[in-house]
Amino acid sequence: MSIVPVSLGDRSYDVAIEAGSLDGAARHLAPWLKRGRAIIITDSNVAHHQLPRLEASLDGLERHVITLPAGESTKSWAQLEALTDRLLALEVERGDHIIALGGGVIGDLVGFAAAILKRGCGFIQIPTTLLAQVDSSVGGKTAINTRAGKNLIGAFHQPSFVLIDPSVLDTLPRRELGAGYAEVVKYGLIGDFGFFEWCEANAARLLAGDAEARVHAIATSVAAKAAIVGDDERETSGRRALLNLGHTFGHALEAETGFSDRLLHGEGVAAGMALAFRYSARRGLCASQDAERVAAHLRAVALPDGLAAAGIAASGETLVAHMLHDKKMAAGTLAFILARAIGNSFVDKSVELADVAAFLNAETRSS
Ligand SMILES: NC(=O)c1ccc[n+]([C@@H]2O[C@H](COP(=O)([O-])OP(=O)(O)OC[C@H]3O[C@@H](n4cnc5c(N)ncnc54)[C@H](O)[C@@H]3O)[C@@H](O)[C@H]2O)c1
Ligand SMILES: O=C(O)C(=O)C[C@@H](O)[C@H](O)[C@H](O)COP(=O)(O)O
Ligand SMILES: [Zn+2]
Repeated sequence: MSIVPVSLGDRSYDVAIEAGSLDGAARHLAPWLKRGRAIIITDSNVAHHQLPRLEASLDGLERHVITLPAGESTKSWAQLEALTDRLLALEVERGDHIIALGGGVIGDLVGFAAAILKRGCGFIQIPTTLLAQVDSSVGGKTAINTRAGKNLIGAFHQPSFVLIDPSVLDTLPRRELGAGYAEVVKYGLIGDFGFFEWCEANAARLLAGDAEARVHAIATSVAAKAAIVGDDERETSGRRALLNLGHTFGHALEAETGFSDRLLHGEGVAAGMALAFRYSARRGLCASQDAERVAAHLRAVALPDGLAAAGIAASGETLVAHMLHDKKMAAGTLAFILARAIGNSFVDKSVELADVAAFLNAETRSS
């Protein structure tokens, strides 16, 4: 089993990674299930494919399973209200730990419910998508979406433990695997050119389910995220904002598609990263060959490399209007994550939104 520590003082925790660990979950979770019961929140797909493994492992404990609808629309006020009502009815106490078994949707919603239930109870992440294993289960960003945009209501609330079993990815649909891969390659693009090269060479193996490639991608991603989060837990120094590469564009595309299955989060991030690199090249910050290399890799793994591939026909002005709700907005200026090269991203606070709109309009015209 490989263990990646997330070092945050009294909020520190471990991320444990091992194929098959879901079947031995009881042993790993025992320190947090002191009252002899497990409250598991999951979604309908995960309940079908992976919940039986967790339940079998917890045989002998009192178990309560709350199954929510699958999909992004579950990150909503309505589902949050229904979930917190159920948790209150189960008399969850502050010292209890509830279990999020699912992808980023379940993890973000359950984490937020845990943050506000009785002003905060504990929670454990058992991520079941590639995206959740490499990104959303680590770092304590929890949230729901609102009509105004993505993740606009939420809290920083760290889990107490993260248990990653790469074998659960065997039942994940290929499209979801690809969406999660976007957040994997993001770590290479942010600050690790060597890992980007590894991605170019091994993406096909990873997406085909190779066990060794999975563990390498997950452990490298989690270690990269843990280092950034340990340094800038609440995105105040600017370092954590790097994890938002592709997200200012991507969240606008997600908003434009109504947070629906038309464009998955990771697909929006992929298109957004290609746009961030091309915009960097347009501004003379990075070589256009780097932007083309990024786009070529995304196309090679069947991820969208821009607006047209993401199915977006909206004007630049419309997309920029979505960006005005971005949480990186400060005193009327929106920080963008741009790149000097592959593996060398940075936060740019000098971007003019009118220029971004013009760039996006040019992108649409040239596609
Ligand atoms: N908190 C963070 O730091 C962070 C980071 C990245 C993304 N996110 C958020 O995560 C969300 C996206 O997460 P996601 O891509 O995991 O989506 P998701 O949770 O909707 O899961 C994707 C789909 O896969 C199904 N599924 C999950 N595990 C499965 C399995 N093992 N086998 C079969 N089906 C399975 C789900 O039911 C769902 O239909 C977005 O809301 C995004 O904003 C948060
Ligand atoms: O952990 C972070 O920090 C990230 O930015 C990771 C992102 O992949 C993730 O999608 C996150 O939820 C986006 O955060 P937001 O602050 O832009 O809503
Ligand atoms: Zn993301």
